[in-house]
Amino acid sequence: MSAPPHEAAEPAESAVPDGRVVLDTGDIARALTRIAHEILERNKGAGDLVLLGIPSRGVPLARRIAARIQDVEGVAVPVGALDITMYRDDLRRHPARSPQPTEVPPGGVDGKTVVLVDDVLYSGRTVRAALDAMNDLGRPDVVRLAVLVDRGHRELPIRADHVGKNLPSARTERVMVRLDETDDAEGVWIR
Ligand SMILES: O=P(O)(O)OC[C@H]1O[C@H](OP(=O)(O)OP(=O)(O)O)[C@H](O)[C@@H]1O
Ligand SMILES: O=c1cc[nH]c(=O)[nH]1
Repeated sequence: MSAPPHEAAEPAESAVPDGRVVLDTGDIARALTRIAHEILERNKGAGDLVLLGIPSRGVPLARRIAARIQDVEGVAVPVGALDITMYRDDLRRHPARSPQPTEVPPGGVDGKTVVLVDDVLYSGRTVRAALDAMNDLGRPDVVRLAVLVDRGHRELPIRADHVGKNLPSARTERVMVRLDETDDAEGVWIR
């Protein structure tokens, strides 16, 4: 089956990007460990906690954070995935490309503390879409946001509760995250 035109035009995403390295493998590991501890501290433990990853790379990041929480607390925190594609307000600029389907975390989200997890926070439009998408799953008591990189330039009143790295950037720059689970490389680059 041939790829839709927008996919054919995109460069391969899995290769090591050109640009300046801002986080290497060790930096990512340490940032995720810190975020896991912050989440536990803020939630006073792992009770009623749910992690919801935003595809594509938010999902493996959510799984890595859950693994760290399990190491610290001995509790398996439910992890799910939230397909936000059809909730975007800029769908034309972000054409739907093989979205990962929503995976409802075991036990659902009703009455839970949900931590949304994504790799990059930029305009905030992805997170806004995620909040809409989550309405279809249920009504959490609390929703928080964890991101590996906050590069600024918000277009909506959205902020992250847990940030791996605040990365000042120009709008003209691009931040590229690569993870072993989804790519042939691991790190964060800016160009
Ligand atoms: O705050 P925003 O302006 O919405 O930008 C952040 C989003 O952009 C990237 O996703 P992208 O749409 O490139 O898809 P990907 O996760 O599959 O790379 C990134 O993974 C975030 O989800
Ligand atoms: O630079 C950017 C902007 C949005 N999303 C990314 O992954 N990188």
